Amino acid sequence: MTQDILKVEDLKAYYQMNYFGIEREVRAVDDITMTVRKNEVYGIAGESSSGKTSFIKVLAAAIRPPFRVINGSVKYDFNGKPIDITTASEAEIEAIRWKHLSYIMQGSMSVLNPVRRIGRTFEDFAARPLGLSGRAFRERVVTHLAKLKLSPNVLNAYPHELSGGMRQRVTIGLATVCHPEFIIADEPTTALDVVVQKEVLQLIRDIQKEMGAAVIFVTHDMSVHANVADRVGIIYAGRLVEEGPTREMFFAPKHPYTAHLVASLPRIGDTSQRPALEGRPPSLADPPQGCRFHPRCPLAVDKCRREVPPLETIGKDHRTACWRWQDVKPLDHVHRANGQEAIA
Ligand SMILES: Nc1ncnc2c1ncn2[C@@H]1O[C@H](COP(=O)(O)OP(=O)(O)OP(=O)(O)O)[C@@H](O)[C@H]1O
Repeated sequence: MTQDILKVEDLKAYYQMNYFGIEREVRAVDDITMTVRKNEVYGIAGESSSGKTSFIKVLAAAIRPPFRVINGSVKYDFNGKPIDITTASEAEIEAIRWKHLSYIMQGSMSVLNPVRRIGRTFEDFAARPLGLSGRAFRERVVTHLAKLKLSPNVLNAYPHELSGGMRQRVTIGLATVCHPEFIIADEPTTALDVVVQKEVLQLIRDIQKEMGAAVIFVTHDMSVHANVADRVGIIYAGRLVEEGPTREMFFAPKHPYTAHLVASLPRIGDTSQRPALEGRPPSLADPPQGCRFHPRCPLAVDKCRREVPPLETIGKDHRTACWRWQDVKPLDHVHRANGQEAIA
């Protein structure tokens, strides 16, 4: 039986700000319930400002004011040792960081100190969790770097001396050298060219398989999900609106927003007009009543404007939050071609 390594329940996390006495609340994560299984790669998609990074920050225990957890729990099960990171102390979180739970942040330069050689950064991150020093530590790092096709020379380099792809591989190396059970990656391939993107994705996948780790990663790029994820979750305006096995999400989406994301995937050589989605994502300081997608939804009816659709199970491992999921059209030719190309 597959076991859950992460269980998120009723999670709400808001940015609560006070500008000259005026309170402002941005509901970036608004009632998310989901799980990730051992050995699974779970992809999170959604457009800009939908709350993907905010959600990931809670999972990575990287919450800083004005961002706060308002409700719910985020429970990991590391080899039978449970921890709820919404209530854990700093010391408890420090004890799991890198060794059990690691985080590849957006933009590799932000974790690599520009004035420290890569070798030093490895020491800062990994020497203590691994309990190694001197030659033993260096050997462990060099062996790990070889898996990432990086020569030991990178340890003497400063970040600016490496290419973007190498820096990203170094970041993956940092996040995986301690063999964590759970890896969180936020836009791990954005800003890399297409060939390097593929390499980096394959590396994440290989390392995940070799270590038996679970991975949750964020990208707005659906074709990346098609290549890497076992399951995909779609976030819209702070909420999980659909979740399912990757193939099903591409070939039989059951939320109009997912259907739109799949239909708008670019395809090589295709110059046809893509169906545009009217409007913009709502402000998370003042989201619309009912279904948050209703102002842009081609299927919206009165009920959608009034009542929040629950995320209901509609098939094996498939959940959707749409009052009209049964009316989400079977794939038209655009979907099918995109799905096939993306999944191929
Ligand atoms: N430090 C902050 N203070 C206040 N609001 C913030 C902060 N960081 C993010 N937000 C707001 O939270 C909401 C969700 O942002 P978030 O970065 O999580 O979205 P995202 O889906 O990851 O977007 P992107 O793909 O652009 O990174 C947005 O409305 C954003 O303006």
